[in-house]
Amino acid sequence: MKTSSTSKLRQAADTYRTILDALEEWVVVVDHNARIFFLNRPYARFLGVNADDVKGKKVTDVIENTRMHITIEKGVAERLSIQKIRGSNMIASRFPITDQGKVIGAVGTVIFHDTYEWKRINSHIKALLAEYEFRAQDKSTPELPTSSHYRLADIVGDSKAIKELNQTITQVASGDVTVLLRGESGTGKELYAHAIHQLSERADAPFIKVNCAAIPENLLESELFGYEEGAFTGAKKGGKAGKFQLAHGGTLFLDEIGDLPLSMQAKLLRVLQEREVEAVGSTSPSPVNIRLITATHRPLETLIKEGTFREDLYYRINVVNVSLPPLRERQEDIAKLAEHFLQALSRRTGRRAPKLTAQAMTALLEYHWPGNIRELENIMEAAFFTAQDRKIPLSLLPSNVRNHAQLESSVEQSNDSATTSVYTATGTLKEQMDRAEKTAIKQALSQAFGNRTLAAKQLGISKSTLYEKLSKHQLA
Ligand SMILES: Nc1ncnc2c1ncn2[C@@H]1O[C@H](COP(=O)(O)OP(=O)(O)OP(=O)(O)O)[C@@H](O)[C@H]1O
Repeated sequence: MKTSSTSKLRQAADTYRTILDALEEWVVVVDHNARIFFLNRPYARFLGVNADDVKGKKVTDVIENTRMHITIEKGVAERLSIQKIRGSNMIASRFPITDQGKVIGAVGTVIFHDTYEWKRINSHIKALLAEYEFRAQDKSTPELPTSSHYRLADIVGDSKAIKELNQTITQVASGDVTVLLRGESGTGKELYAHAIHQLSERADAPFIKVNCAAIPENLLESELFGYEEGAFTGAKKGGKAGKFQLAHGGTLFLDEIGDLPLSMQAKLLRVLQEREVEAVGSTSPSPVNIRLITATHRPLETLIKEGTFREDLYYRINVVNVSLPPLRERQEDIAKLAEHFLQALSRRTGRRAPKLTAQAMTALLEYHWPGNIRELENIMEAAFFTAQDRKIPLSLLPSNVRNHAQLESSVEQSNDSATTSVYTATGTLKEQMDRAEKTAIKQALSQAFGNRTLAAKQLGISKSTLYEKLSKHQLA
């Protein structure tokens, strides 16, 4: 029996070797004794072994932290579990291979080579889904006006910057003033566009979003202004309403306005001036009543100088300018946002939310967040699904966040050692004390997950003293 099961596996492995070697996924096949039968070349390369040499070796001697022998023993599949190999957290799955009800071997795959890659692919899949939905919506007829899902209450954060921002948008929401939202990618511009709509008198009317950067240039005009039946080859019977018509009575949100091609800028300007749109192929314009909100992460003033953005359009859209601060400038919101995303995932999946360790939280606080809140959201999502024992340790964070934290802490340590070893001309007693105070405050905050009341208690100072020190050390 053993010999025949062995030869079956050998035959299968030989036949599929070429195919399996071409995969990006890493594959290992073991026999019923948990000895390696097949290892694909990408996996062998990563392990630093020769695929042929390890044949017949115990899998536990070749692959660190493997559980293939347990899969054989129990005959139970394990999907998407974390396996630490050569210092990285991989995402691995293991399946028993059975023949007439008997386990004759097992196949293991490593599909993501670290948790960061998982996050990246997850974002990629989300982007593909968004594109698919865009195309599907384009085909569906009639098109349904979308509505706004967010309200001011969905905006997390109580930093001074966020409080001021919330006050501003509450003031500008009522009335039909045109708003230009500016800020780096992922700072929440779309969220705020929804909130402004929700707070306005148009809250019950449609909220229509157009991502100017996502629509191919040749489709933009018909997407924005619609088309008449027979306007061009492939035009739908009965024509199609544009986003302007769909937003009639409500709010039109033009995201990534800085990416609008010049030809469309001229047409948009005309619509905003005339307050009427003309569908492609139509000869009679129809009036539109919309509130316009636009957003961009691009420096419009530079684009004007370069001649890629029209100055007259700029003045038309820039009536009220709201700037969203990058996440690194409102560090005190990080803990709250991280917790918010973990709790949201917990509600969505029915799983209990894992907790960030103090070290992981410190890394989040010290990271510079080029992708802002969206980056934090993605990292929390990856950590949520890969956490074990309901904990998110530093090792589960992507290497860029970890490395940054390590770099910061080594800078800090070298500063600290400078203060404790020799007295230097630059290190007066006051400077040394200041540095020590700043480190103590940062540590207390990270241990208290950003909760200032707790941090103040731990430091034995009043909350108002903590606030003074936060602003003195520019930690607020
Ligand atoms: N203050 C906040 N509270 C809770 N979630 C937030 C907050 N700000 C942003 N988010 C979330 O972060 C993600 C990114 O926000 P959003 O899409 O609004 O950013 P953006 O500035 O429009 O990005 P882009 O310029 O790339 O389009 C979204 O999932 C959003 O819900």
